[in-house]
Amino acid sequence: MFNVAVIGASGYTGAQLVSLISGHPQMSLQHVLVSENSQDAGKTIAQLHGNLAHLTQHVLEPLAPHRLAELANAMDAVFLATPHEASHDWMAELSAGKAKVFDLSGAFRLKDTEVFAKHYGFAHTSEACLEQAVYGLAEYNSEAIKQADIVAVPGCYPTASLLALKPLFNAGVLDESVRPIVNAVSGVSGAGRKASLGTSFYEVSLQAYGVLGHRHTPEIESHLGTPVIFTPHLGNFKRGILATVTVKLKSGTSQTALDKLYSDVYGEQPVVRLRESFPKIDDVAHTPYCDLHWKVDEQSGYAVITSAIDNVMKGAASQAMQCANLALGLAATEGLIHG
Ligand SMILES: NC(=O)C1=CN([C@@H]2O[C@H](COP(=O)(O)OP(=O)(O)OC[C@H]3O[C@@H](n4cnc5c(N)ncnc54)[C@H](OP(=O)(O)O)[C@@H]3O)[C@@H](O)[C@H]2O)C=CC1
Ligand SMILES: CC(=O)N[C@@H](CCC(=O)OP(=O)(O)O)C(=O)O
Repeated sequence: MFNVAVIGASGYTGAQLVSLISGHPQMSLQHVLVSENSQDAGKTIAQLHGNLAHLTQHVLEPLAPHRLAELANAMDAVFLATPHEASHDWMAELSAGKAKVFDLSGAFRLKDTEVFAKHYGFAHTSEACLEQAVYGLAEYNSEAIKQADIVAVPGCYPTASLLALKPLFNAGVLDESVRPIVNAVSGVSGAGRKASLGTSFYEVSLQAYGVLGHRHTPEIESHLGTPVIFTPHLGNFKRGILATVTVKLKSGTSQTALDKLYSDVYGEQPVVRLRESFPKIDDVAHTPYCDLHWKVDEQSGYAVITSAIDNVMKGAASQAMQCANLALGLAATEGLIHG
């Protein structure tokens, strides 16, 4: 059994990880932690999350900085489901021992520190860890993830967007004079568990935000290889992301060509489902899947692809688990797909 800890275990993605680890045949959950002065320290996961009411044995521990080295040396894997700043500050110490570290925050996804500072609002000073970090898009980087000590688990919108766009970019079928356009709608769990006016029940409707400036734009662009126009929207539902991606294809690219391309790239990938119609968010909510469907207008040369994921699962916790499985020498979907 692999010994595992989750830091930030009381939050949405942390609690999802606790649930996944509890059902994992080869992982043993040793510690669930929150910040040093958290009001939830001493409570059980069961007290905080009704859907985990059966997990009464996991008591949230406050994470004092002196415990980082102990975790680094005693654990096989540590998941950081924490704010970007905490992940940034703790990575060097946490990754200095035997534990492999899987960071769900955005702290180690952008290699360019100037772009990072502009979008995250603080300077990146953990250069060695940043250099070491492997981007955990499991369907593309599996060989590097297997060898990695630090994995930067992709953001939710970039996961949905990149899984739709990378087959097209990599095959060279995009018309480079027209930027891909990604319009994506997320449920409110994407904003985390802390109460805020913007995510309160009465306030949330359907609205674009972060227009032409969201931090996931450089993440998508740097891991795709070309600029995009990305517009996120907040929707009045709990979980899931639906990304609608519009692209201009190189002249003569047919529907049949895209059908073959997606099937060649993802036919053997257990977590990506190529659908025969446009997916709904409910098809993927609470699952580790990314569902894709596409249609080409051969006259105009435009194509529309939709990509649906659960932001808390494939957009965070289950993708982190895919990465941990790979890094620990297990099958990528261990503990994720049953039957
Ligand atoms: N929600 C989503 O869909 C996605 C989230 N992410 C990223 O994953 C990370 C976690 O997100 P999410 O679960 O939504 O966030 P939440 O706000 O729901 O949870 C954050 C967790 O971190 C804990 N925490 C906060 N500060 C510290 C600290 N200094 N030390 C230790 N623990 C701390 C919180 O508990 P307490 O404050 O009580 O200590 C809580 O357990 C974030 O970086 C987020 O950007 C990535 C992809 C998708
Ligand atoms: C609905 C909502 O607010 N979503 C979050 C993205 C969640 C995510 O993927 O987070 P990180 O990249 O920060 O890890 C946002 O737009 O900030």
